[in-house]
Amino acid sequence: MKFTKMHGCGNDYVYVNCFEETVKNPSETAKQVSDRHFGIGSDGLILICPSDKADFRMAMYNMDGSEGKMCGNGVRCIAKYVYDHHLTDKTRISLETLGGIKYLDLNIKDGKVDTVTVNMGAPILTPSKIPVSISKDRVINEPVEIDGNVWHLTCVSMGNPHAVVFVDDTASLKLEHIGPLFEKHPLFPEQVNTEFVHVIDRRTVDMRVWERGSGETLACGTGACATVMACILNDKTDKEVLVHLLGGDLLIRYDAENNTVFMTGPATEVFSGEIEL
Ligand SMILES: N[C@H](CCC[C@H](N)C(=O)O)C(=O)O
Repeated sequence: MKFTKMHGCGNDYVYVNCFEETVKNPSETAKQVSDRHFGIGSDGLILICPSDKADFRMAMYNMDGSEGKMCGNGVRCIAKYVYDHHLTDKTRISLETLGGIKYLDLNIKDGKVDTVTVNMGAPILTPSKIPVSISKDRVINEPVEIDGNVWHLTCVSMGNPHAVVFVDDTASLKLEHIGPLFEKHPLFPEQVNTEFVHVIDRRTVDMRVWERGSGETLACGTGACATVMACILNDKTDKEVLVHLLGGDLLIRYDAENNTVFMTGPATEVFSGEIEL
């Protein structure tokens, strides 16, 4: 199977061009290729597929083989792949995902995609649609006891489920301990991606993330969007925020008039190869 290794702010996936390749069992393949010792090493597997609803279609699988619905860093890398590898010459493309059709503006530098601005659509705040099992209109700053401490959760879906909590310092968090306790908490019937956020000022935050199905990643695009929505809902920031992640920075802007979140960030191709599965 031919593949291309790419990352968005260090959130790295194995990408397969399914216009040319066929992946029979993507869930098993995701587990195999993601292994950082016995495989290629990645946070998961992303398939670039034909679509009858958009220019392209994304199928995304976490490291554990579970299928994710949306991947912000992933859609930026797909945009880079399809332009740089001449599957399109358009600088605005549409991408079908399980989280809806996304529209991407490609920023070109020296003939290749440098950064991408993604219309991530509307944030979803209705608990039953996130889903989170709390019977309120919205889950904002909701106290929940986890691991003997009370955490204040703000829950947002960007096509995939997120729980955002605010902390004074992200560096000292023992994510490998607390992350899975959020991920698999019974409040989240489909598990959850959890963002731990330190607000620096009204335009800047830093964030670490424990992802459903992949553990701690160096960045999470949908998570950065959920984070900024949580900041706005808790009146901690303005509507345009620079999110510092372990692997890089993402610029998130919430257009309140149209209830739409925009994400701008880089996409990087590392290498291509072939693997016998
Ligand atoms: N890293 C991705 C999110 C993956 C979400 C996945 N872990 C799930 O929802 O199952 C991003 O950049 O948005």
